[in-house]
Amino acid sequence: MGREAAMGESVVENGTAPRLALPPRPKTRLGLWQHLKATRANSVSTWSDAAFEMELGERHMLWRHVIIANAPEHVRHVLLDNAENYVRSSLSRRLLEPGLGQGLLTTHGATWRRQRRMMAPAFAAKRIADFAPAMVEAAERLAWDWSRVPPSAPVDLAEAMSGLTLAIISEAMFSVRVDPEIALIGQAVAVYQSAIRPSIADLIGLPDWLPRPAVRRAHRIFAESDRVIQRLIDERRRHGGPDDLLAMLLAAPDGEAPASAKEVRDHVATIFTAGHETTANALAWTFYLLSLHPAERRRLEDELDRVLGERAATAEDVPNLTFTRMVIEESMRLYPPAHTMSRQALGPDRLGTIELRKGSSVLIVPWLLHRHRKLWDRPDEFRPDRFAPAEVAARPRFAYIPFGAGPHICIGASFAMTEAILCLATIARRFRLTLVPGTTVEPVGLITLRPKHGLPMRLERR
Ligand code: HEM
Repeated sequence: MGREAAMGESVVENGTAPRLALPPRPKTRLGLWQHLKATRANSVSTWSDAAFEMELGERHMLWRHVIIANAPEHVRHVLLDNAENYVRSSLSRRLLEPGLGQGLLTTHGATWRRQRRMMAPAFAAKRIADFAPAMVEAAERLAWDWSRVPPSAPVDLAEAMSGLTLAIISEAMFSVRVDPEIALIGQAVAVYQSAIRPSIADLIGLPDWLPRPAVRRAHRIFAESDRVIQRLIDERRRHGGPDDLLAMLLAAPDGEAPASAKEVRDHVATIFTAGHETTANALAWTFYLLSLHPAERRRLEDELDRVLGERAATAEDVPNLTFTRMVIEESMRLYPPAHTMSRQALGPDRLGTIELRKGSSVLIVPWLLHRHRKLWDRPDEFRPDRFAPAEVAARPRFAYIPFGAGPHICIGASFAMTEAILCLATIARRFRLTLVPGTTVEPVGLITLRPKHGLPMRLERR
């Protein structure tokens, strides 16, 4: 089936908006086999032009009934108003459970509610300021390393952002700098994320009792990192320690038994997985967009000069870095790190004209919704001003959902926004980053949306 050439190369054309990197787009509807293959390789490459205008889509994939909810009212219905009728799909459970076990991303019902209650205080907006110094220090350390890179030598920004957010989540979790042992946890999570492509069996929904090589593979990937986590748990139980995320996971909520070592391990793996590559990708895409939009980059630098001057950022600066926040929000509109969410109906329901039955799947795809032709003016252009308060208030709330919505809304949303704002501010205050000319950039949707070939960038000191 014919596919258009990728608009991979980003071109700055004088006077017109630069063309931004897009994945290949099918010109005609893909057959089942082609669709499954394309989903495995890059799930955002399966959507045709028509998908960016539809409100509801429906597919029958052998025995699977799949609905695409692509209008704010349908998204609201599934994620919020009738959320009790939906659980995360068995596909995402099949992908995540072998490595992450029983954590917030894989459980539902009473177990999920208990876990969410236990973790909510640690991620509450008022606690996030406690993590801010570690966020800024990690970004300052990276800037210091970069100050010794010769201007002619490009850095891989995607890799650098991944290292940065790993350092931050490690410090928030264990109150230690990344050492070679802690790095093993990050490596395991990264390897797992690249390794867990859905198999064709996963995509067509074969029964769970069929043998799954993914389970054995996951155990191998996490073997060493699990030993490190176990040692950190044992040490902390014996000697106590600071009030970090690990302390929160080990503390028993009132009247409840403390979590077992296996439960704590699953939560650690879940938080590292959910909270590391997502923010790294948000930052990497943000620098990519700024590199193509010098005027917006100048506005950002002006704000940083005005609010911070020569000093390092702190948590108190975050509310004043309004344009910095708008830049990140617009970047997550165009390149949402969590590009697709899936749900499975527990019982019958109706979306518009479509009847859902027990077991029907619903896809909610920020990649489509955030570029929807009827919701956004010039949807493929980078315009941070869309996130000025008046414009936000004029839009349906469920048109923009980088952190999801409803009961499963990202528990780390405040953490991630604070982290992204402080890291962007710290780096952009010191460096101007430019994409190496001629670079082909292609978004690839696996678990998160990342630049397929990395992002080579040149650094210029400000
Ligand atoms: C820019 C960064 C991030 C983005 C775009 C993002 C996005 C999301 C989205 C869309 C969901 C909802 C998934 C669904 O409904 O199926 C989610 C859930 C979750 N996120 Fe994030 N996330 C980010 C950062 C973080 C961070 C920093 C953490 C932790 C430190 C985190 C932890 C979680 C957890 C544990 C869940 C599951 C919540 C639940 O089901 O109760 N995320 N995230």
